[in-house]
Amino acid sequence: MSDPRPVLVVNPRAGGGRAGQSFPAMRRTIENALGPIEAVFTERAGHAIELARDAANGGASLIVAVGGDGTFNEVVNGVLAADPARREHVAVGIIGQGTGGDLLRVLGIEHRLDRYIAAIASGRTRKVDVGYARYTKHDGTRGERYFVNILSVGMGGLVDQYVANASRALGGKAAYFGASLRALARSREGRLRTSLSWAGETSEHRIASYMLAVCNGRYFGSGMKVAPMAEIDDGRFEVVSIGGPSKFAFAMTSQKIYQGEHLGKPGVVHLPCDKIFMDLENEDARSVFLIDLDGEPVGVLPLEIEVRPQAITLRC
Ligand SMILES: Nc1ncnc2c1ncn2[C@@H]1O[C@H](COP(=O)(O)OP(=O)(O)OP(=O)(O)O)[C@@H](O)[C@H]1O
Repeated sequence: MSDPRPVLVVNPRAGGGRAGQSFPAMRRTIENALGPIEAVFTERAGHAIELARDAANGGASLIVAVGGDGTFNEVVNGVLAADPARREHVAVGIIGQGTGGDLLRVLGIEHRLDRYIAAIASGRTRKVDVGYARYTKHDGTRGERYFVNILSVGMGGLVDQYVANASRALGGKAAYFGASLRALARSREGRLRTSLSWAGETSEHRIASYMLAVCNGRYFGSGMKVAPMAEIDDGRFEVVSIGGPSKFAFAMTSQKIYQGEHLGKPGVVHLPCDKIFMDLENEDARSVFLIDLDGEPVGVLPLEIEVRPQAITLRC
């Protein structure tokens, strides 16, 4: 039996709506290179999870996310929600059309259509780890979701909320910068109680933090190199927390993240883990200490995360 057609899951709203506008022209280029494809379009947030799950259960062996980091995250969650007998035969590709582009930085993919197509056509695959997170949703019920790149708590989640409301026309860095200033004004220090496992040993840590990131990949926040040592396929997460005596000190240290020069600075904690539980000791921070999961605001603490080594196959 010949290979089924690649399924492209397209988020027309990604990149401030540019993905929807450019897809018809892009489709001709893609089909010239790859042959006939099947394109399905998201109609709402979360829809790419269902579309990717259904495509995987329906026999697709290659599912390509056309959108930003959020769309890619949803496609990965859809594949991991598919029938276990099916999902191991599915590879996930990417055609980046987003605003921030952190996943592209993590995977070292240049933002050019010909490069995306060449990577997909090459047939090269790569297995990467994902994080499995269980948290509290904003409506108080428990939620669960996989992440591929970074889950952060604290300021990152607040920034997400402001970015989601900002004009995406501003573009990546400008949108994040404006959102970061507003988030900084509202943020509070979280006094975190964490239980962290690494290589069979569990340890308890109290960490005072404005932002703590559990990193599979290296970049978040549109180019901030928060975990320069992170490898996406090594079965381990890097926990990086940034605190400080004041918001001003935190903001100064945060500026160093773009170059990855924050590690070793006062108030910065770095620990490896393959599993982590965390909750807040100070209730006054709970409503502003938000979870950012691959760039999406999903909920609040308490939170548990564990690594699922090599759980997804990428075609990139
Ligand atoms: N048809 C749709 N209408 C409205 N929102 C959608 C639709 N399809 C997907 N979404 C949501 O759009 C959000 C943004 O998508 P995505 O992250 O792919 O693009 P982006 O924000 O431009 O890129 P990046 O996250 O890389 O900056 C996601 O939360 C996703 O769930």
